[in-house]
Amino acid sequence: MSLPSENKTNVNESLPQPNGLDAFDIEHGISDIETPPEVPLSGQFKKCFAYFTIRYRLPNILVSLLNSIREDLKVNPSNYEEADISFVLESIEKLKTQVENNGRLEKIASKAPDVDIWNNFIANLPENASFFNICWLYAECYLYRRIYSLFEATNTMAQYDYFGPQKMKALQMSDHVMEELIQTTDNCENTCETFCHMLKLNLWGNKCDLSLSSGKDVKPLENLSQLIVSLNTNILVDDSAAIWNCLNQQPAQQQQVADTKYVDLICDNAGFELFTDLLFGQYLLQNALAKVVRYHVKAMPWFVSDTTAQDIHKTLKYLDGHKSHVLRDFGKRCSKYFEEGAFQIAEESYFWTTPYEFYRMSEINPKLYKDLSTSSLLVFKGDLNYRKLLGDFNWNFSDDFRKCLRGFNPTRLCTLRTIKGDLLCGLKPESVKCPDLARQLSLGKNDWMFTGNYAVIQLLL
Ligand SMILES: O=P(O)(O)OC[C@@]1(O)O[C@H](CO)[C@@H](O)[C@@H]1O
Repeated sequence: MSLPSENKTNVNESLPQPNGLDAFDIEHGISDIETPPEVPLSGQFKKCFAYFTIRYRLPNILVSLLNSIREDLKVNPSNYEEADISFVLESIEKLKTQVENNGRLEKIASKAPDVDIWNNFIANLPENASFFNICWLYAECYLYRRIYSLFEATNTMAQYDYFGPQKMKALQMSDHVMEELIQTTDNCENTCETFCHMLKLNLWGNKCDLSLSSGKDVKPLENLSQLIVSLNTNILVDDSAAIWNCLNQQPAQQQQVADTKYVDLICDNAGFELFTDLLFGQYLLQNALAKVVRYHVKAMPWFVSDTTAQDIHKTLKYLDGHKSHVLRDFGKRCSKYFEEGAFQIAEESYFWTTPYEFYRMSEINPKLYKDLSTSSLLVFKGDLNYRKLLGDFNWNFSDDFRKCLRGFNPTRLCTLRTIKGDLLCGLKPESVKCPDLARQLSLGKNDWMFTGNYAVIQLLL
């Protein structure tokens, strides 16, 4: 492992990890086993990261949220009604208790356009559906949708970006590394080597994730540009050269209509990762690998640090007004790309914040599927998008990426994911170059999957 130790995400050290079953587990029918092969990941299996997440991480995320809201409202006095503030704080406490007691999933109360999709989804789950007994993906998405519904129910706080302060802090902590990357990647040419370098900077940007750290501050890797080569052994599947080849050729079905060459980034985290998305977008434009880069963002605050449209605006404003001329110039350039339409925020879609796996997209949101099919390449960023591509299912590690996508293939697509959950496919054990990991794999251990220290870059043509 070549990651500097101060940058490792010590998720497992900060929280208790009891062995064997405790009273809670027995009451809720939890088994003290790994997820069996070819079943959905869920909190039913104590050795699945889902259990650890629901039992410890989600309550901690809610505590961090309560602290962050209290702090923010103290520092930035607002016009929010006192009654609304009390309501959201109390409701988040109640939600925490509900998670901690493995509560049943209630219907979502909301006026937003996704409410029927959500409530139909919930209605189709087994009657006793609760946080620990349903698929991890569903339980976790449900929690974030419930949080949003609490704010929606108020008179004055519906627009409040309750994860905003945590995201802004993460961006501010990245100044130094952002400057370094802008300077070291200035005017990179269109060669396979530089493309792979840019792609990998973008990949490792995904290590910075406030959901994995339970809302605690995360700093990007220092000297990332220099680390990229040594980090190659941590990339377990690396299709980056094939991605470069594919971007240098237009897909057959688009050759007649292809005045505009779109590359679509299905974004993940705001803060440092979003910065790397912009940097990668600039590289694509400067080298004519895309005419337009479309950024797909979440329609509501999501998984703590996920990017919303507001985050893009705030990031541009932050960079644009920065005292460092390097960051300021970059911010101005990106703002101009947006003004000219070379960068675009894709049309808002609530699909990204449904619990649906992507193979269901063509049925649930055919318009989005069709829009995505106009792209030269879809880049799915991060762990949650990977979970939705594979459907939070315990595939065999060696299963083919195409098989695991279950027919989802609107156009060519790739995934840039640092591994933060116990699911994976497309792995050839002989291509694992890292001795420590090879040993863990041979012992059937999966702790390495929760750290973000390993990654995959996978392509589907
Ligand atoms: O999508 P991201 O930001 O890369 O990761 C999201 C994430 O932190 O949330 C999930 C658990 O809460 C994990 O699977 C994953 O690590």
